[in-house]
Amino acid sequence: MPPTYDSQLTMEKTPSYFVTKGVPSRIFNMSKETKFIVVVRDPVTRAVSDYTQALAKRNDVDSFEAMAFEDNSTGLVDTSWGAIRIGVYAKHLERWLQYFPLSQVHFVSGERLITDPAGEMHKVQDFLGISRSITEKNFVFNSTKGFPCLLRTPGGSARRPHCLGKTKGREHPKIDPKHPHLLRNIGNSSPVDRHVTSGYNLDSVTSLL
Ligand SMILES: Nc1ncnc2c1ncn2[C@@H]1O[C@H](COP(=O)(O)OS(=O)(=O)O)[C@@H](OP(=O)(O)O)[C@H]1O
Repeated sequence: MPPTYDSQLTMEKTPSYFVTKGVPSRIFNMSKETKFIVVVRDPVTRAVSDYTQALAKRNDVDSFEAMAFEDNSTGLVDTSWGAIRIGVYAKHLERWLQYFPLSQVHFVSGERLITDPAGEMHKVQDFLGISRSITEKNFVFNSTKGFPCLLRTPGGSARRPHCLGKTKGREHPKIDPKHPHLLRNIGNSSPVDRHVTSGYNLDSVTSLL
């Protein structure tokens, strides 16, 4: 981590931290005050998204159903498959809560980050205790891509908005509609997961723990 003045915040982004054993204790030993921002998404959609990414890299990938189910007829889900294991958020969160209070963890809804990026960023800035300098003015919706893009200097020079690259926002393969339904069983292991999969009101995750 770079040296930081008292008036500064150092931020670091490593998605795999949230799901990697041993990381909470290492970060705790570095700084007990660290705050965590976790972007979550409907775990079924994120599994399909991971699978889409694998398809883009290799052409010898089994079908989604073959990877996701231990037994396709009963719908028994293979939670050891990385694409699914990562989305069992409560299991990972439990490890973090052995070291850090939930008040140091903020969940961002990946869905709302797309439909209301400024609203989600307001909450992130409040969580970090910094002024709301990122607002509605920082976002423009790119209707071709179907996602918001970031304007670093709103109202400033004619700089183009920054959109995420071509590999983000990929079209997902069609999965048999009955499978996502069955897959939602992966999210039934705890109140947090149930909450995440149904309704997606992460604001009150706290009240469920
Ligand atoms: N603003 C904006 N622009 C483009 N894409 C956006 C945006 N906000 C969120 N998303 C969603 O981000 C998903 C990819 O993010 P990941 O963190 O999974 O990417 S990656 O694993 O590093 O490739 C990607 O998932 P897929 O749709 O499955 O590709 C997008 O749905």
